[in-house]
Amino acid sequence: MERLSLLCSLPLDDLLLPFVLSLLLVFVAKAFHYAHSSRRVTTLPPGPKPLPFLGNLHQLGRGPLHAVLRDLARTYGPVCHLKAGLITVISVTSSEAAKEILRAQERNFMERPKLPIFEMIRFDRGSVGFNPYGEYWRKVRKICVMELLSPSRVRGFGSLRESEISNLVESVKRTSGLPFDVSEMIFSCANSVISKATFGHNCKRQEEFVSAIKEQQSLAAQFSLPEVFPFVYFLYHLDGTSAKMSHFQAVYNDILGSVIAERRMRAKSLDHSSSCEENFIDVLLRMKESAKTGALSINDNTLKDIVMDMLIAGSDTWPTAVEWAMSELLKNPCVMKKAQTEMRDALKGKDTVEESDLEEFQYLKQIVKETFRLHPPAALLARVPEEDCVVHGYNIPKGSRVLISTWSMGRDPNNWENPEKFEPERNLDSSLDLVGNHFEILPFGSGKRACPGAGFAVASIELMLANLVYCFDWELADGLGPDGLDMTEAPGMVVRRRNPLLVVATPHHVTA
Ligand code: HEM
Repeated sequence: MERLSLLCSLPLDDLLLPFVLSLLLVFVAKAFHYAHSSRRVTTLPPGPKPLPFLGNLHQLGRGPLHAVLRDLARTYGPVCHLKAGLITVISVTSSEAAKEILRAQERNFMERPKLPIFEMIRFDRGSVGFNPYGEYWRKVRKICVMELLSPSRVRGFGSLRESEISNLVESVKRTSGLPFDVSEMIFSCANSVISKATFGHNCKRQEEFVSAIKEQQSLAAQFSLPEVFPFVYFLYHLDGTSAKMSHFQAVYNDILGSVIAERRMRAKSLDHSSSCEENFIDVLLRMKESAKTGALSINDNTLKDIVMDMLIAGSDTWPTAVEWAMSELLKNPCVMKKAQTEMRDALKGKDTVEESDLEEFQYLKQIVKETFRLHPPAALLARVPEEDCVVHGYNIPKGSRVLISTWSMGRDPNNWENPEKFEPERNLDSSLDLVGNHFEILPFGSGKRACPGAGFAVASIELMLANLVYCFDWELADGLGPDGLDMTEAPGMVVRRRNPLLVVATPHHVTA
């Protein structure tokens, strides 16, 4: 009794530390148990074929996860069983197994894993990317596919792309033959395109918004214990993650709130006959007002969630592809030369490449495809089976995290000759498309949950790459030869170069 009253008289701060320490102790003991029992314990029921269990992810070597998984597959086969903390991870690296999951058993694999960092910035019920498969997801997805990212909307953004990319060309010209970081310029231009497609041209706080997204993305890319040990979720509160996320959400809320109010006022004062100048927020507001949302009631918070999806999914992904394409062209000067000849012969007298020119440039399109084969920005697709099932002869438990490696499929010698070689010519007579019909190359995923932004992305990549290649002659900075270019990848949800691409650009003088 005496001890109890003593305890009650202690200030709360004095109790907090021992409490947290004892929780941490429990956690460390559990983690230790998992790390050391991993090679003995497999939680999977015995399947038609024994599924190789390879231990805990953290024990499996260094480097980006997709590369580690591909190396394991070389020894243990295309479907492997691992653990990440408490989570059962199934790694899938062959096109056949991916096809079975994404096509034959698609309905069972429609879920994505829940990522706490993204849950924390939700305004309402969330949007497309991380929502569970169901009625709500179907309705929001329909809005994305039919309205925001439809082929006609993507074409409507053509003049925005042309004007932002012509600013990029001017910025490169201003480097006046001095070395510079082209990665930074590519990403900054891409951020401008996606923010203007979302907010319109007049958002004064666009840069603040983009930098909050960047910071949030880099936090999301870091390993966090609660993601794999959900019982230590409280660590997010202790290490400041929750506070940071609340801060980001407040920034997004403030900026989106004022843009929505401004666009609402503007829409009232305009007639709606022309929709080609509409940005994503305008489209959603118009649908909301005219109740055209397919029985989905959109409030301002739903609208913010949808817009956040566009900004997050559309800001890092496509410039990453341009960055890798430029790296491969600098590493393969003959390919660069051939692409320049194709464009310069056709466009004699023009200063820049316009969208309407792109159809002619078949070699450029093959370069883009080859870049997606070797460097899919989303190297791993993550899906969660709702029911126990058998894939490729192996039992896969419901609720596990299935990682499908698009990166491995693009480099699989069973699918490609000389897979590590950048060779756009291999695609000239090939019927493989990029939108999920062929499992040898799968940059945008496949099926009902495939990327709805593929059209927007490819149009943007082709135009940016065409202008960079057409308007300049390129060399690596510091006199580095093509063989000296470091192609190391950084870890992360979107796989970028580890180091920025440093170059020298000489403007190509157009002869009419
Ligand atoms: C090169 C650029 C891009 C790549 C490589 C890419 C790749 C992907 C991949 C692999 C997925 C998951 C597919 C699956 O699980 O089968 C995805 C989903 C998604 N992407 Fe993209 N994406 C790109 C650009 C964009 C853009 C520009 C937008 C929008 C402006 C966008 C919006 C989305 C959305 C909303 C989803 C979630 C779809 C759902 O869960 O139903 N993406 N993307």
